[in-house]
Amino acid sequence: MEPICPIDANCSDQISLLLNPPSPVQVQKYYEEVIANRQSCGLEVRTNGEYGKGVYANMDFKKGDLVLKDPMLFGIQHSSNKMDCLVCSHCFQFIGSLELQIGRKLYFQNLADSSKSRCEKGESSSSLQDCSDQYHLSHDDSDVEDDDVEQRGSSNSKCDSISLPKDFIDLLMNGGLKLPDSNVVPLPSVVSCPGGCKEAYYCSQLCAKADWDSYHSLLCTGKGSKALSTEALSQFIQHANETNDIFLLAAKVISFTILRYRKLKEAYVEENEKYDTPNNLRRCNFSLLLEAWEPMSVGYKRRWWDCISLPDDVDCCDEASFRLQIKELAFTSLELLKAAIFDKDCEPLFALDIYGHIIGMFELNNLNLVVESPVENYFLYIDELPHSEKEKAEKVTQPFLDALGDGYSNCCEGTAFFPLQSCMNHSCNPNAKAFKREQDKDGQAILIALRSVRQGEEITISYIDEDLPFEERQLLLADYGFRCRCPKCLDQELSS
Ligand SMILES: C[S@@+](CC[C@H](N)C(=O)[O-])C[C@H]1O[C@@H](n2cnc3c(N)ncnc32)[C@H](O)[C@@H]1O
Repeated sequence: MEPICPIDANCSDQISLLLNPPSPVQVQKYYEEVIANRQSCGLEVRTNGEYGKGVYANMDFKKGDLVLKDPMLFGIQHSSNKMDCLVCSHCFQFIGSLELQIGRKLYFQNLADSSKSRCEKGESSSSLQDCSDQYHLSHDDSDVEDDDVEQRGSSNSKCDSISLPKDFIDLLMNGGLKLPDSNVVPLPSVVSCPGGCKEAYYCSQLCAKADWDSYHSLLCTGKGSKALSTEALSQFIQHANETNDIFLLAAKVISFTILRYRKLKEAYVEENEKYDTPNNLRRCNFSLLLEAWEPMSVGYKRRWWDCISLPDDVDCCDEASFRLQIKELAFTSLELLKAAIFDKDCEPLFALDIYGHIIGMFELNNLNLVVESPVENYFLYIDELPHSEKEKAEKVTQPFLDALGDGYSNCCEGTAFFPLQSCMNHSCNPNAKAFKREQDKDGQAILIALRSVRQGEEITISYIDEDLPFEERQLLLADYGFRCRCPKCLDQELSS
């Protein structure tokens, strides 16, 4: 049955205004501000291109030049990746120490292995709660049932790896054991969440504060949380972890907008206290909400359940019921979020239509978030040491490498929405590419020129593997909701 969200009916006019595309002048102004905040950005966003808005070079770039460094607006580390890497919840760089990264991963591997063998023997197992604080486990990790541990840990825990004794792993994590030359990959110390939750950790007080002020104060499950109910919030997080972690990203958008709205309102009230009537204040509430929503209003979006592509294992004749299921899933998630952080002034944000459009915006625009692991660089460094030093170091490091198994260097993986990169149109013969260089240690999007780009030229990227045959490319691009009309496709279409 179609889910019925009363807010969609009660706030229909406000929802239309939130979803109405802003005027080209507003869009232009917004991106001018975004670009002004980036240092030395040789780009501009134009709104009148063949495919709507696009990004253009306003200087020449040579092959290999950095075209854009785009800090994310919203990003998450995938829930399934949290056992592999401990990263800053705001900028996504690896934190702690090399020893903590390795020890933590081995700890989870052992946990998954012992849980698996207990399950095989039909025994029940104990909770992970005791270790949550000490080892920077996330909330979802510390509360999960053994089945979950196995499912999420198993993707990377290697059955061909060799287990190390627990004492060794504890020593690694507690700083009692230093690996040789581990200072070659220095990492920032772990800063805890100011709200006291065990889910978010940071590389600095600066990141902790920025995250708290922008999103996390409403989404924190700790004692200092500003959520209405941390219990409801935990349920929302658990549901997202069990179904689709894109809901966690959508929650960030809603929290970000509410917090921005509250700041705007505070400033407005301070300025207008003397002359404003309650009626005026009510009217202005919605204009402030529209202002707070601006970064989302300019994003290209469609409803999630309308734009999501049909998975291969779903038959075309089941399409309608598949789309309905997706909508129901989103509704369940939204209801949980509403119980956790609802704000009457921002009621339209809790409409299912808005939730669907936020997730649809991610579906059509997001870039994979990938940050390389320092663990790989460390073992490469050891491998390249002169023979005698290498032999000495490997006596200590080899058992850890063996225990880590194939997944020893798993990257931080997630998904993120970037304000400028998301305006870039696709070409099957692109002139730029998202590519992390050795010095790029955090979650920013890095765009590099694939060839010379002249001032005034549009910057294009490929959303897919551009070397695939024409028809395969069109099939993949259909998932993004369009048939490609780039010069390469037009040429190949004519000649076929
Ligand atoms: C990530 S957005 C890019 C920014 C977008 N042009 C805008 O106005 O917001 C992707 C959308 O742009 C359009 N687009 C991008 N590249 C295209 C291409 N090569 N051919 C046709 N449409 C394209 C499609 O509508 C696609 O769904």
